[in-house]
Amino acid sequence: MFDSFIQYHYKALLAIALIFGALIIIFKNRRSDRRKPPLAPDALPILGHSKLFLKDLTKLASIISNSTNPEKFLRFRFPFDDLWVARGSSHIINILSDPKTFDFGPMKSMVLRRILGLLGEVVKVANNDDSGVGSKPLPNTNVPPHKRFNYLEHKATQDFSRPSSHAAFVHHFEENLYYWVEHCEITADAWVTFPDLYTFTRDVIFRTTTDAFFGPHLLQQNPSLAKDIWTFDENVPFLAKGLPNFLNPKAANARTRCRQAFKNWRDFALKGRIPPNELPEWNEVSGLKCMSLRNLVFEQFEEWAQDENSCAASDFAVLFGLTSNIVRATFWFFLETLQSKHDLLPDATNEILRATNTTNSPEANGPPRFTTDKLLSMPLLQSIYAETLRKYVSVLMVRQTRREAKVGSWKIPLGQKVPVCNYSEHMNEQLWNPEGVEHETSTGGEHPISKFWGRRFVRYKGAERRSKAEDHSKSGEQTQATAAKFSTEGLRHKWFPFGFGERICPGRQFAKHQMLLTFALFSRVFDIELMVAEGWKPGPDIQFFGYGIMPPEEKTPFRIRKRRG
Ligand code: HEM
Repeated sequence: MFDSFIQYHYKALLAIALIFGALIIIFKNRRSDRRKPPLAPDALPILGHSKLFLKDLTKLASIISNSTNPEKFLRFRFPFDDLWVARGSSHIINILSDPKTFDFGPMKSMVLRRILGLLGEVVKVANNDDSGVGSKPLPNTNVPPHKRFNYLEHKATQDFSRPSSHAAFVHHFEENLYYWVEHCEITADAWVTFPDLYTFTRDVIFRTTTDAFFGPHLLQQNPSLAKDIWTFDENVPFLAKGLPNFLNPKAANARTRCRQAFKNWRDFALKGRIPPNELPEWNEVSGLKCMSLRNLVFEQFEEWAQDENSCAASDFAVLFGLTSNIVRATFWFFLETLQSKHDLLPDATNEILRATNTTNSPEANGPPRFTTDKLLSMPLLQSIYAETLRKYVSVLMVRQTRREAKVGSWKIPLGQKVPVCNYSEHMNEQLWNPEGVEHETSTGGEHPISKFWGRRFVRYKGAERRSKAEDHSKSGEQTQATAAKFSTEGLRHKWFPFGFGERICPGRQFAKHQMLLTFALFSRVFDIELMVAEGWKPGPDIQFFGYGIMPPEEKTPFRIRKRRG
């Protein structure tokens, strides 16, 4: 009889159980909410902010950056978890510069499992190592020195930012870029039209940078990698959600092909070729030393050594980290400067001319060479670069408490995820224009942060004011170059496109060098005309909010030809 009661009323019982479960979640949340930061707007019952994170990223971006009190945490709720997004310099400094308390581990684990698709023992090796990435292990760890996987892998990867390795890297990048410019099919005889400036810059930067880092064989042996990596790149937001592959087979298939390309390359380039102690900074077969050093670390850990798929996927992640952000940033740099024909472009061109090396060109008729130090220290070019990153970057840097912590007046429980997002500070009007956008201030009062302003980071010495210099440039006179200075002084905690603290991006020097050199060389060698209305710009594709520099959401057609002489 009891059985038949259940049989006839199971739907009603199920509904009651669900309502009960939901009520328990609601009451539990309400009770513990009292000691938590204020809830961000737009939370739904039970689902919390899931919809906002999955579907309404424009609104999420605006909630994160709008705040009358930027020193507050903002809490986003999910059915089984909370995120406390930290804002304001003191909270952010506290979190990003204290790896003893705020752990990067969960972020790494998410990247390994969801984005790279790694499973099993190799992930455990990284997860079980709680000793951090500093040369000194974190307190309370029992991991012996030779088992510190995260530290050893981190150290080997970062080898590319060592000064002599960096020099080898930029040297090969420059040579590749010059080779491309000299041998491309664009001539001075006729304009060539391209459908999209983004894919154009992407293809040039990807090849020249990849060959410089890994040597030329990776792309020669695996020509489809140049296509597969961008399919993967477009699908990173999907993969990061950890949804089943069958919902988007394209994403997982592209990832598998990229991994296979790296398996081929590793077999050819890393296996027993050059003894590690004889490795030069760069060699034709395996590129920069760091890839071989990483391989030595994999060989030291049985779980990794026996899992070639995982080693290949991890190496592929280096290529992805190397190229994804710089490609997007270079596109925005080009677009913003070219669209500012009467203001930024003439002054930027003037700086490029001043940094052109007139004495030391290897070939009399070859493309111009530049004095690197001079080019990289030009005030306006640096300011355009800094403003490009300010406006278009959004990285959600997730950390999790290793123990109970105190930040400001908040007690943060053990295991709490506390992300920091550079977009929240880069796009906070109050931080950049505290006196309001109607008043002109030395930090750019009349230039709201929603608008690109290429001179935001230029300071003018003495009494000479930015506005005066701007008026000069508008009326055709040259800005007093000696008076102008690029500065991010005092901005450290509201401008941090590369993060900071222990995990600061090791590719930041290369990113700047690559962007400025590419723009300088292209603007000396080519005429480039955007084929869009004056002032038109695509918006950033907000689907990529949280994952780095956002790509454009529309195409920008343009035409290009070589300059005569
Ligand atoms: C405009 C370009 C770039 C931007 C905006 C950028 C941004 C960032 C940020 C914000 C982080 C820190 C993440 C965190 O703290 O959670 C990071 C880490 C990292 N970036 Fe970049 N990046 C750029 C270019 C590059 C380049 C060219 C490379 C070269 C390989 C690179 C390699 C890395 C690596 C390996 C890490 C991890 C560092 C670690 O584990 O400690 N990035 N990047």
